[in-house]
Amino acid sequence: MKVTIVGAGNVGASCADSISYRGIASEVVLLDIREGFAEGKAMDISQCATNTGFNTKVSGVTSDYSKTANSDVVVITSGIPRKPGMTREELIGINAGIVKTVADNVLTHSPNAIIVVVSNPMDTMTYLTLKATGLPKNRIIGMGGALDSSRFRYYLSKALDKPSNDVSAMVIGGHGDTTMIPLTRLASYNGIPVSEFLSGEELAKVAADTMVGGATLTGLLGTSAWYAPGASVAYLVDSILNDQKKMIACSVMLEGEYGQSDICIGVPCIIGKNGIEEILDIKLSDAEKAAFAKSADAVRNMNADLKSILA
Ligand SMILES: NC(=O)C1=CN([C@@H]2O[C@H](COP(=O)(O)OP(=O)(O)OC[C@H]3O[C@@H](n4cnc5c(N)ncnc54)[C@H](O)[C@@H]3O)[C@@H](O)[C@H]2O)C=CC1
Ligand SMILES: O=C([O-])CC(=O)C(=O)O
Repeated sequence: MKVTIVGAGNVGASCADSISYRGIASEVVLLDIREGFAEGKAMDISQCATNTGFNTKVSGVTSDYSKTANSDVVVITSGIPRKPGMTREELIGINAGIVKTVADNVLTHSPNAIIVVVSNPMDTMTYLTLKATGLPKNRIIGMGGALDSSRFRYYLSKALDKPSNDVSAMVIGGHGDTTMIPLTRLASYNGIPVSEFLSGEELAKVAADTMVGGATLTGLLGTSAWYAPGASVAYLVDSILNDQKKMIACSVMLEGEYGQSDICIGVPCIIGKNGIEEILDIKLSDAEKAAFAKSADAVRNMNADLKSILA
């Protein structure tokens, strides 16, 4: 199975590293516009093979889409990341043009690929990719919820002082500092509601920390995060290529689910060889419903900025 990753920067290279290291694909191609950069990242990752024991063929190319031909999955990470103090939404002006051009190029050589959109603002870039390519909605998946849910589990595990892997929790809604919805009511520690162990105040802090998880890292690193984003993409790609049918929160086009239409936003999905195989329209509380409607309004406002590029 072949995976192309467009953008060999921090996130793209981390995706390639994670996918190779875990043996998820037989071939990974990194593509970037910076001369020699993807080639260098691919060579560095390939030289891990003997010490970590993987056999994935990793190559890098500068702008040569012919080398990406017949990819099963294409991950779009090209575009600029935010700097401390910025929101993801501020990236739209530059990233929309990049993502649209990349999606067109990718499809010319891999007409059957499933596309995973990572570039920010991710929900709007997912919507753009869907509208610009006209592909069926099961083949365009926005990655954000997998990462936000892993951060939610991290903050819960810290508050509980228990391992993250014993914590189950999900974030839905937009992939933005104010649009994420950590589903605290449904979070559990090995099946026991976390509210058995943590106070309302502690849970509210966990949710607030989760929502600004990306901004916190951007403040610490000077640019946005890459290890957990790369691992989250690999988790998603694994579920596609190995038809695992995992339930993962992804940004997907809604057609009536959660009372929304004509919008890509994070909801629980079953991910398998056909991409988005099912959208789980779970019952939300009144407060969660209100938060979801508010989050969708904000994402829809952002999508309105795509008018000229989609005209
Ligand atoms: N959805 C999510 O959960 C996450 C999204 N992101 C987003 O991912 C994007 C990438 O972030 P980083 O890797 O940290 O940035 P980066 O700056 O390290 O890498 C971006 C790469 O894209 C390349 N690029 C730019 N235009 C291109 C084009 N037209 N074709 C091919 N390559 C092109 C650049 O040369 C650069 O190497 C950002 O928009 C960031 O906000 C980052 C983390 C998580
Ligand atoms: O915070 C950012 O800008 C990058 C991102 O989407 C994340 O790490 O969640």
